[in-house]
Amino acid sequence: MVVWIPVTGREAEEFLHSVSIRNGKDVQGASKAMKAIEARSASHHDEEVAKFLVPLTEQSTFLPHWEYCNDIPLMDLSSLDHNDHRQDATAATAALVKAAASWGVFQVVNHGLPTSVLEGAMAVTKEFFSMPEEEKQSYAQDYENGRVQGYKSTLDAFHMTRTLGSQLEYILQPEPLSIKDKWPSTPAAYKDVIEEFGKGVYKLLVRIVELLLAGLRVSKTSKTNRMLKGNLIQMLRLGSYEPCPQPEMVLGFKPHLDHTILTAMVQDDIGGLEVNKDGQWYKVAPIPGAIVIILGDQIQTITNDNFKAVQHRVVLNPNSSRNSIVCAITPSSDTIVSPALELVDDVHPALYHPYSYADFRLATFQNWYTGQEGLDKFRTQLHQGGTADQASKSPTIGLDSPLNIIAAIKPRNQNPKSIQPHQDFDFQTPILLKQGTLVA
Ligand SMILES: O=C(O)CCC(=O)C(=O)O
Ligand SMILES: [Fe+2]
Repeated sequence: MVVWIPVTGREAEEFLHSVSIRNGKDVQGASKAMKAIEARSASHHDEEVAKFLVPLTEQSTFLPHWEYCNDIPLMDLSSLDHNDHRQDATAATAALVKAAASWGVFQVVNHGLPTSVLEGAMAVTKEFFSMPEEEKQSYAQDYENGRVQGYKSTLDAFHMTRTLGSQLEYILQPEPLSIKDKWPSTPAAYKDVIEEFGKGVYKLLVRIVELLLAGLRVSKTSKTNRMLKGNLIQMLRLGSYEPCPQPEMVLGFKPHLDHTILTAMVQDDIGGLEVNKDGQWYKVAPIPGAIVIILGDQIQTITNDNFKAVQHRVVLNPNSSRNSIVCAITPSSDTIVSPALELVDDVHPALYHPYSYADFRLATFQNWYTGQEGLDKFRTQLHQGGTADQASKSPTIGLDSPLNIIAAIKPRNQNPKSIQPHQDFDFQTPILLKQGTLVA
């Protein structure tokens, strides 16, 4: 049985404060707060419990920080002509398919983005997060009104998702969906650098999707490729994670599956990303110049489970802060996602009903909190038996019901309006729960 460590909202606030989200690096204070929380948890009967720390049973899954996994595939894409999509790329395709099918995650080098572009993007990310909190707050998300583009402090992220990382997130493309006033104007180089980075990553992700589909013999002119073409949304999420003296007790990003087609991630040299394979967590090594590619839910549907989305999480470092840049492609809201026809026949029936991406997001927001596979809701009848079993085995993250979260979140607005899914809705952000209202 999973044992949760109960902590009241006030203790959580103190803990956060002591981890110095706002003012420096009070590591000793954080240790003290953790001790207070542990002592309190011994009694286990606080009615206003906010269940958010890593369950005791899962704390043993934390590996020492230096044990990176050498088996996660590292792909050299230098054989690809990054400007010519007509090029036959048989060898690269076969290797990518193998990596995608076996791990659901891989790293790529010689991917067409110059190292200077990756370094430049990381430099402006670090600069942005090192600005005073008030300045970052000028780009804050207006999540009271359901808008989830912009800056989210660690405190806000903690209220929403019980994890410890601040973020700046927004839609990069298509332009009309991007809320441009949430793009920082400092550092001065930010916009140009991120724009170049975003364009390069977009090209790379589209190319990898094409190759992965080609590897499964889905032709370039197939309905699936046509469906994807011109219907993609590109999202950006810059992340900043403070050091945590007891990283086994709280996560930087809880275990989850990305709702995306593919996600690209660049991390600094601190590391912290872990992926789950067959129930075991593995650390993804930071490799200078490499881009981590993570398979999301949508590629799982499109490929009819030939590829699976990979569960991942971010573990905090006891001594160092960490930055990451996450950039992903999803279908647009009205895109109908379904298994590619080429991958369905009598022996391999469609495992998913066609759904619009908007419906997927609406139907799966709760899964973000339970850690269960969101796609289960769209499985065809035929395959639901096996799925229920699978779902019960999925690791959970310590939030057994969204209602608990609602109870735990301090209301920020006493008179909330009824909130409708907004145009930012496509953004793959944890759904905010507020007084019973669910917001994308
Ligand atoms: O910061 C990271 O390394 C990963 C964050 C992540 O998984 C996400 O943004 O979906
Ligand atoms: Fe993710």
